[in-house]
Amino acid sequence: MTTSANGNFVRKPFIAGNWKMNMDHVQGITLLQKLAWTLSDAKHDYNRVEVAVFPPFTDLRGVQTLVQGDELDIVYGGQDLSQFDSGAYTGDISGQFLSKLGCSYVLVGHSERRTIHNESDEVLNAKVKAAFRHEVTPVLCVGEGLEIRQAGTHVEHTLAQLRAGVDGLTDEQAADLVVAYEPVWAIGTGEVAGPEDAQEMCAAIRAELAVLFNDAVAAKTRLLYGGSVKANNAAAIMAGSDVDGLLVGGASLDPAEFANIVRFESHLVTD
Ligand SMILES: O=C(CO)COP(=O)(O)O
Repeated sequence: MTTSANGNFVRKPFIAGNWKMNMDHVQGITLLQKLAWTLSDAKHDYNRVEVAVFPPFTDLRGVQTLVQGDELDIVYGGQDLSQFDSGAYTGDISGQFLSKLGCSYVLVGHSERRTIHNESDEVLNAKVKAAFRHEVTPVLCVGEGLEIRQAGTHVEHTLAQLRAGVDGLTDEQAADLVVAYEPVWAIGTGEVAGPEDAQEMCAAIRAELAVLFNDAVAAKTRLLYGGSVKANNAAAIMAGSDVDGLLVGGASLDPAEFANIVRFESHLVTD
């Protein structure tokens, strides 16, 4: 199976922008509006390539209002959620609240949550389950740091994170799940894992899902790559047969650049 401009993807490509802790609620609306206009001018077909943004929590109500009011096809999600549903958890956000705000997705276990907030595999597994409980699709982030990459144990390390994250899921949930491979050494550094590295890991993740669940599940789960993705490398990374999408940080804050990443297929034609 090869990717091509004819759209013979097995799974629907998914291009997501993680805004991280950037864009207040006013700036966020402007960014989303510009993105929607740029994609509309380019006649982007959302049925071909799904587009998602992950704004800070404080932006979500505004994003919902804009998406509903302008009938945008862009979907959105939270950058984290609590493993609990409600109660005395100061500062945390329930999946229930995200669901109520129309979030389709939620990031779980981004490397910045794992490292800065010390989120363990057990907690992240509980967050994945919490997301499903509230009918928000989790995007489980996995990936190795530089030392592990240099030691050559990156596949093992990443698959261990995957196994812990998906523990106890049903086949149906595993098929719906999105997994994002983000090598920590490639995040915000300008270092991009080569397209072959992205494909190698995504193939390993898919093979592991087949073992943990079954082939039909593994064939459905969408796998993303993230780490210094730009418009000029998006098409090459997406050419990997197991790579179904991109999780974009810095470049998603520039609407023109992000729109060009969304339109990676047009680069396949012209490059
Ligand atoms: O962490 C990322 C997306 O979640 C990647 O960030 P950059 O695209 O800025 O490297």
